Amino acid sequence: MQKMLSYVRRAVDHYHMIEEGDRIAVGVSGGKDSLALLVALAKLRAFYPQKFEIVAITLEMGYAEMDFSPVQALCDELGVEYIRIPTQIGPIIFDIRKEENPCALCAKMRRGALHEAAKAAGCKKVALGHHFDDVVETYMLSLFYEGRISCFQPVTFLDRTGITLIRPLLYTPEYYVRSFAARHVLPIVHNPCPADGNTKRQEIKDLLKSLEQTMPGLRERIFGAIQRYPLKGWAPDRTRTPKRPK
Ligand SMILES: Nc1ncnc2c1ncn2[C@@H]1O[C@H](COP(=O)(O)OP(=O)(O)OP(=O)(O)O)[C@@H](O)[C@H]1O
Repeated sequence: MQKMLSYVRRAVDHYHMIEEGDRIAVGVSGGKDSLALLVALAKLRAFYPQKFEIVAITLEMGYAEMDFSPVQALCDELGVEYIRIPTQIGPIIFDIRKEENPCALCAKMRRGALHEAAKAAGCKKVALGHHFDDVVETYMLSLFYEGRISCFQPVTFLDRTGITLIRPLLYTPEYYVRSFAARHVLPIVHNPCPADGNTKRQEIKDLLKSLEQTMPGLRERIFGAIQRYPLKGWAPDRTRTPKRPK
């Protein structure tokens, strides 16, 4: 737990993600990343110098087989309010609209519904489970497929809704999230979505993995380049940093 908290604390401090009195909605899909994020923020609440509250929000996608009651039990154990919003996003995309590009529309619909639910719960911030590998892969995807140097930002203020998105796992590598989820037996909810993930992202993931074999530390250097350049919003404020975990 200490190591996870140290990754999260560093990100939160470097990018001023949390301010005194914040009420933060944690987007919980039921996947390993957002469950790990939920646990880490719930624990951080106890000792972070700025006092903040969290609320967990799940948008149910309209698949009857997804059972979120174990997530409810986790929230009860952590002392976190849990809000489940029933939606029909899955069936709308696959059965009614038969979308050719389902992932893009699904992400857009989820974003809109999550931000609305957060506002309704009195939250001006939404925490998302993007981790270190998501950052590097998103940057490479954008470079290779769009010819652009860009990546989502650690903190994004959305002026249309007044919501600020934060990404406290951005220093936490995926392998670590996976082992944390296994060690803490997080209640991962199987997602029956028929779209088989984002294949371009998987290609980039595989490419980075194979390049790492001859160039160890490559992902760290790519991430470092994003901060050193820096891309917009990525310059870290290291003045209040706890040490980096080994
Ligand atoms: N149905 C949902 N309800 C609430 N929040 C969601 C939902 N889907 C996604 N999110 C939030 O958006 C983030 C990014 O979504 P994405 O689909 O890329 O997740 P992911 O990389 O598969 O992560 P996870 O392991 O948490 O599912 C998630 O980590 C989570 O915080």
